[in-house]
Amino acid sequence: MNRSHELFVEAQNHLVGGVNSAVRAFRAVGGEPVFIHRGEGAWIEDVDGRRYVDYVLSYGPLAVGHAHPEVVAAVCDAVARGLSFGAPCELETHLAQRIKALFPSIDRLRMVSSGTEATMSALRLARGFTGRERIVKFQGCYHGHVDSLLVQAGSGVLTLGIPGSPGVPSAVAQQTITVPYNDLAATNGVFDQHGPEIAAVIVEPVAGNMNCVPPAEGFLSGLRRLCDQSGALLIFDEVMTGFRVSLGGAQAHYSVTPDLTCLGKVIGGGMPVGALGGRSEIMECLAPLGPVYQAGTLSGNPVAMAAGLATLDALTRAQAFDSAVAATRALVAGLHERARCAGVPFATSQVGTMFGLFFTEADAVTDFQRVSGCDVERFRRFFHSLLEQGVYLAPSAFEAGFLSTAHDEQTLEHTLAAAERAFASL
Ligand SMILES: Cc1ncc(COP(=O)(O)O)c(C=O)c1O
Ligand SMILES: N[C@H](C=O)CCC(=O)O
Repeated sequence: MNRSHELFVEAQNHLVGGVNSAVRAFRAVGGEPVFIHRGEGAWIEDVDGRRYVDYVLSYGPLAVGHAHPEVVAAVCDAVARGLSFGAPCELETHLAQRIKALFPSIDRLRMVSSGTEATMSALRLARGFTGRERIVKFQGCYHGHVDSLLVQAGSGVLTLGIPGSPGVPSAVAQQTITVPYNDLAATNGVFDQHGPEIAAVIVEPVAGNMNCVPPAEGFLSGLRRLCDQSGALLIFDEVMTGFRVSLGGAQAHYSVTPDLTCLGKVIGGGMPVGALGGRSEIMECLAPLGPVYQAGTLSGNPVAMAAGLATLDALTRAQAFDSAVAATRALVAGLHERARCAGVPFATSQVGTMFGLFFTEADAVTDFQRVSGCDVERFRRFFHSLLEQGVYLAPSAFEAGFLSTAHDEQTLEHTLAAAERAFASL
């Protein structure tokens, strides 16, 4: 018996499955979730006092690590002045200015309270702007639990093997056309058939919800071209990739400009935030300037804005982001080397501060089909071995991993030593 177990037993009496987000439940790896008591820098500590190097970072938001002193101070300062006003506050404009400086494709933003709200509102806006209804999405991409985007989705939908989208009206699901990720020819075919009906293509420009799968050369620019030719909007869901693939997101890294960008995670520094942004002519279709309705009681929440601003301040300070990228590269190279020495078939991916680990014979994994073919059982054993040794990965073979500016040499050494033992035991 340990405290995590006791808490999980009790939680299951009150919360569905004992959790408030499906991926946390350890269903795919077996065993029970550890309950986290506190975090500091790159480390988290569970309720039984065990410490772990954290590569989940709340699924991405904590780009400068847990409880960064400047973020904590900014949040405390904001809290002391009131938690929410339902009226404009100056910090909303500051965060918008900060985001715009790094994302030149964005003229105007709307803050919301989650990534799901951002993608949901972006779709409504795209439909309102174009007067069209159909949406193109890619297999294995996850854009939050928006009805029309749960079709062939990644993340928990993939982890738990949920087949389609129970609860989503078929009329809604039919408006979504899914295409294999990185398959430009198939996307072309969809546009040949349905071009004039397509309101938007939404894509994770680096797929981070079916493990971590970078875009193939020419894929994103090909999507841009197809959207331009047909009048559809290109939506980059940068909820995960924003401030991770590069400080200007995937759009800066791959030099492809979307019409709309969805953000979340890092811009809230661990508080519930999302945003959508894009060119003025599109964004100004939103209420109160235009007819497409969008609203939120807690949108632009001052505490969340303060956390986001302090996070971006710390992340954009000289060398901070570049060092975190270098650490991510070193981690992935180190893992690769240890797998090779242990004779374990293994591939990796890395873009910015995101990474993926694949138990596969293939050299690289480029789409949903290949991700689905990876050895999930081996991942399960690797995951538990690392957990026992104080390294926390996402409890699923279909989630990306993340580093922060707080991951230093010591955390990497600890991780690689644990990984060496884990590979040897597989
Ligand atoms: C790419 C992407 N889009 C959207 C979302 C939805 O964000 P949230 O969980 O904040 O609703 C997520 C994560 O869940 C995500 O990874
Ligand atoms: N993969 C998801 C988002 O990125 C994980 C977060 C969640 O759904 O709890």
